[in-house]
Amino acid sequence: MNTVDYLRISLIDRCNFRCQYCMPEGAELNYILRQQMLTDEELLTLIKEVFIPVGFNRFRLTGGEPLLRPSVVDIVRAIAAIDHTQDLSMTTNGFLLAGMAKSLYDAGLRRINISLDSLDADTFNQIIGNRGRSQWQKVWDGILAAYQVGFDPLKLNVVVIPGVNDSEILDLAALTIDKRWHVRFIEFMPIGNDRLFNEQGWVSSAQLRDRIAGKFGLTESQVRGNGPADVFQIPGAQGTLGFISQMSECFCDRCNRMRLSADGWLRPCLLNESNQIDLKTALRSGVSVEELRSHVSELLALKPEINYKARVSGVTGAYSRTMSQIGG
Ligand SMILES: Nc1nc2c(ncn2[C@@H]2O[C@H](COP(=O)(O)OP(=O)(O)OP(=O)(O)O)[C@@H](O)[C@H]2O)c(=O)[nH]1
Ligand SMILES: C[S@@+](CC[C@H](N)C(=O)[O-])C[C@H]1O[C@@H](n2cnc3c(N)ncnc32)[C@H](O)[C@@H]1O
Ligand code: SF4
Ligand code: SF4
Repeated sequence: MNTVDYLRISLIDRCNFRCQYCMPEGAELNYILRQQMLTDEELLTLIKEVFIPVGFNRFRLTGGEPLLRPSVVDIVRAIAAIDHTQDLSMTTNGFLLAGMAKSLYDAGLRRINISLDSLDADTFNQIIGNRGRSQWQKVWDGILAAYQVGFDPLKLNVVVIPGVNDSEILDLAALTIDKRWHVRFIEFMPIGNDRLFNEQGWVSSAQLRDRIAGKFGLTESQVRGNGPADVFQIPGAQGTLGFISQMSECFCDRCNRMRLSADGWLRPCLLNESNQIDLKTALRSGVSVEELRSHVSELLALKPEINYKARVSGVTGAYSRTMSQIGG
C-alpha cells in the first residue's frame, strides 16, 4: 500500500482570477464565510496535533489563490518551523508573487508551482477571464521574481485546452531549454466547467509528447516530484517537462495524498467525494485531538477503497465542489 503522507491545504476558496476551466465567470459559487474558515491557529493545531502524528510530513498550500490569505507568510513560517515538516510547497497563480516571493522564501518556502497557461497576453486574459485588463505581465514578473529569489524547483503548470492554448505547447516546452524551469502539461478535467469540457475536451499527454519529441526530441528524466507527473526532458535542456495525465492514465495506485479545504473538510480523494470528514466542526465542538487523530487514521486505512476507480466510466464532472474550492 502506498504511504499517504502528503496533505494539500487550501488556504482560501476565493481567487482573483476566473479561469474558464476552474471557476468560469457567471458560475454560481458559494464562498465560504469568514467564520467558517479554519483560523490560522486551528489549521496549525490540526497540522501539529493531528496530521503529523498520523504520518503526514509534506504539505502544499493552495486555494483558490493562496496569496490572497492575508496571513499566508505567517502560515508558511509556522509550518516550515515544525521539525517534522519534510516538504512545504505552494501552488499559486503568481499574480501577487512579485511582491511576495522574497518574504515567502525568507519564511521558509522553497518550492513553488505557478500556473501559466499561455505566453500570449490576449490568450492568457481570455483563459483567466479578466475582461480587458492585462494580467499576464504581472504573472510573468512573479515567475521571474520567484526564480531570482531562488525557488527550486520552480514549476509552471499549464492546463491544455484544445483550440485555446494547445498551439503554444512547443513554445511553452522551449522555456525549459535555457532555464531550470519545470513545465508541466495537465490534462483538463471536467470539474468546474462541463460546457467548456464538452465543447473542447482534452488533449492526451501522449499526443503532446509526440509533438514535442518531433520538434526537440524527448528523453525520460530521472527527476520526480511528489505528485503524479511523468517527467521527461528535451535533450540538453536545463529544466524538465512533466505530464499530468489524469484523463488518459490512472495514477491512483500511487496516490500519496489527501486534501484539507479552507473550511476544514478532509477529503481523501480529489475525484471521489465520499467519506469526507468535517474536522473544523469537530474541533470547535470540543472533540479532542486524540479522537480526531483516530478518525483520520481510520480514513487513511479506508483510503485505498475510496481512491477513484471509475476510470472506465471516465471522470463524471458532477462534483459539488469546484477545483478552486478543493485546491486542485
Ligand atoms: N487526479 C488527480 N490529479 C491531481 C492530483 N494531484 C494533483 N493533480 C493534478 O495536478 C495538478 C497540479 O498539481 P500541483 O498543485 O502543481 O501539485 P503536484 O503536481 O502534486 O506537485 P509536485 O509535488 O510539485 O509534483 C492539479 O491541479 C491537478 O490537476 C491527484 O491527486 N489526483
Ligand atoms: C485550483 S488551482 C489553485 C492554486 C492557484 N490558484 C493556481 O491556479 O495555481 C490548482 C491547480 O489546479 C489546476 N486546475 C484547475 N482546474 C482544473 C481542471 N478543470 N482540470 C485540470 N486542472 C485544473 C490549475 O491549473 C492549477 O494548476
Ligand atoms: S485555477 Fe487557480 S487561478 Fe485559476 S480560477 Fe482556479 S483557483 Fe483561480
Ligand atoms: S483521483 Fe483520487 S486516488 Fe486518484 S490520484 Fe487523485 S486523489 Fe489520488
